Amino acid sequence: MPMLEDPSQKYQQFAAPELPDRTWPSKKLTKRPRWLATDLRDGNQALAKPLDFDQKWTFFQMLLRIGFKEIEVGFPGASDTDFNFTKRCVAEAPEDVWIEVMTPCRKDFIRRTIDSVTGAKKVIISLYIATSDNFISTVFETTREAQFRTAMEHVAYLRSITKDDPTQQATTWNLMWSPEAFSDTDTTFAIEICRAVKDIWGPSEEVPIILNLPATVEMSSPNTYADQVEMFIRGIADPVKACVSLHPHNDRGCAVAAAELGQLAGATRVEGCLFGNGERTGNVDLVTLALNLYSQGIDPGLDFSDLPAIRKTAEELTHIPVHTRAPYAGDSVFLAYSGGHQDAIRKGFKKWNQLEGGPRLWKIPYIPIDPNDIGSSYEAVIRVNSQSGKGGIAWVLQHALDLDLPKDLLQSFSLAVKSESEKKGRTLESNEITKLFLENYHVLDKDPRVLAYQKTNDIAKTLTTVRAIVLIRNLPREVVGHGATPLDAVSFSLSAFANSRFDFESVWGNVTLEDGQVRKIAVVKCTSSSRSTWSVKTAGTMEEAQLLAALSAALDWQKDIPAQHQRLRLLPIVEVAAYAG
Ligand SMILES: CC(=O)SCCNC(=O)CCNC(=O)[C@H](O)C(C)(C)COP(=O)(O)OP(=O)(O)OC[C@H]1O[C@@H](n2cnc3c(N)ncnc32)[C@H](O)[C@@H]1OP(=O)(O)O
Ligand SMILES: CC(C)C(=O)C(=O)O
Repeated sequence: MPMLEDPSQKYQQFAAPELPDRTWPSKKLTKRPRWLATDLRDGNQALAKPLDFDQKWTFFQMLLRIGFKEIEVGFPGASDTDFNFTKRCVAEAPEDVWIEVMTPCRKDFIRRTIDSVTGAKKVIISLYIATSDNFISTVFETTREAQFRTAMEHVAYLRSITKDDPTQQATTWNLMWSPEAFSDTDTTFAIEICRAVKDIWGPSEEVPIILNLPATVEMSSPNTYADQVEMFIRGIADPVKACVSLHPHNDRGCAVAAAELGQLAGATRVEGCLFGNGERTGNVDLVTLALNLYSQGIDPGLDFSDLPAIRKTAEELTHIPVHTRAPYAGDSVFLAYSGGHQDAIRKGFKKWNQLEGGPRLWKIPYIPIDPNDIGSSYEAVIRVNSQSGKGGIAWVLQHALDLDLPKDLLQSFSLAVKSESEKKGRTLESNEITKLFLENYHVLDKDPRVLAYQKTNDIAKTLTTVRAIVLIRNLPREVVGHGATPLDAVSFSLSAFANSRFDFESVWGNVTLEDGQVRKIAVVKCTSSSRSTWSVKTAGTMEEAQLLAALSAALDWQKDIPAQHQRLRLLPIVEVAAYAG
């Protein structure tokens, strides 16, 4: 069937409640919410192959390490695995961690659920019933009134076998009550049923009841969900004994926004899963929510310092790969391929690395948080392909060779990189770019025109003398010069090539050769009479590498002006041999 020409024949616009005096749009997120991880319940019930006992335990321990203090461990009525697993969590969870377990409004299920958590220090019983008119009529085939009565009856039963039971006093009990499909529920009915539940449960200031507002199915844009939440909180009007919690699903792809706007609207607790696992399009992604806060300077209270390891474990257990563009965790999220992005990132890092003292505020263009903070590396930030420019290449060579290449050399080298990437039809790895650079500029080749060279210093080491025999038009000629540095000396010696002086500019770094040897690498630009040439050479010392590169660059410079080399002394063969020997 094709898509409908008039979709309104099948789909209706969501009937949003009216809240013209809403206050949430002018609020800001300034603190973290209470987090609940429901990976082992809502996440688990959405897996083709639910986690077994050991897998749940591995996941549970990871959630503890991340820092969750409220963890929904399962649906003990659903299976023996969940029942037994809950018992283990009860026995071994740290004292400051609340174990949450879910049960529908069915007495046999509530009883078995309580049996699974008997002896626990702190437990949240998550009890729910659908309150949306659609669910009430379609799923339960009943009325709001009947659903209301069922809710009250089961909350009263739960209370009688938990906090009112003299044998259960070793446990701190809390109730989380969810009007299921709150997102699709008449908000006034949600308020009515939640107020009544709260009255029956009788929360205290120390342990406020959790009123959880599930967007069981995300029905509207996040601003509407925020209106519903703000309206609900006004209706409950008890911030002391009621904690309003959010449980957004992601059907419209807006769960993160819904959770953030819902907090602006006054909710102080959020339920979700790592990497947004969960029914259909998933629960809200807690990694994204937490790191969004972090990137605004707010401590989320969850530790994602080693996000790649957390991701690996979650992927292995759930068999659900994290999308390459998933915020913060995806493989591509700190990667730039395009020239403009790479250039900005490189400049950003350069500036940031130069900042000293005081807080170093993160302002790297295109990179919202420091990849290092969550276990990613800077090296992975830039990848080079045919969309890349010199900025990206500069980044790669800077990291591979410790070499801050000048702009004009980069410009010309970037053409070679582009064409190589196009030829291969893919991204070039850092080692391929480095190799291409070394080959393109014959960096590792000895210049056959430089037959011999010597560098000597006077006793005071203030004057360097360079003597070299170079082949010009197949004839050996001598260049001799003095200067404060080897480059000055070469410049002086070669002034015979041109009517004006030779100027050398140089940068240097380190190169690790295939055999593991580390050598200095020098890039020298030779300029005279407004014309420039480049050479790149390696040697054991920086000065020697500079000297070799300067000689090669100068020889390249002069090759188009034959007359001038004749000013250099021509050496007889014997002298060449003695010199070189
Ligand atoms: C939005 C959520 O995520 S809610 C949590 C959902 N999670 C799960 O369902 C995972 C675990 N579930 C299970 O193992 C099973 O569904 C069980 C054991 C709970 C129940 O199994 P069954 O008795 O076979 O029922 P079934 O799976 O068909 O569930 C539907 C029944 O539960 C009823 N039901 C649904 N929600 C609730 C509720 N909150 N309270 C009471 N009954 C409910 C339905 O009306 C339906 O009743 P009916 O059989 O009289 O028509
Ligand atoms: C019942 C609640 C907590 C839920 O999982 C949902 O509605 O999605």
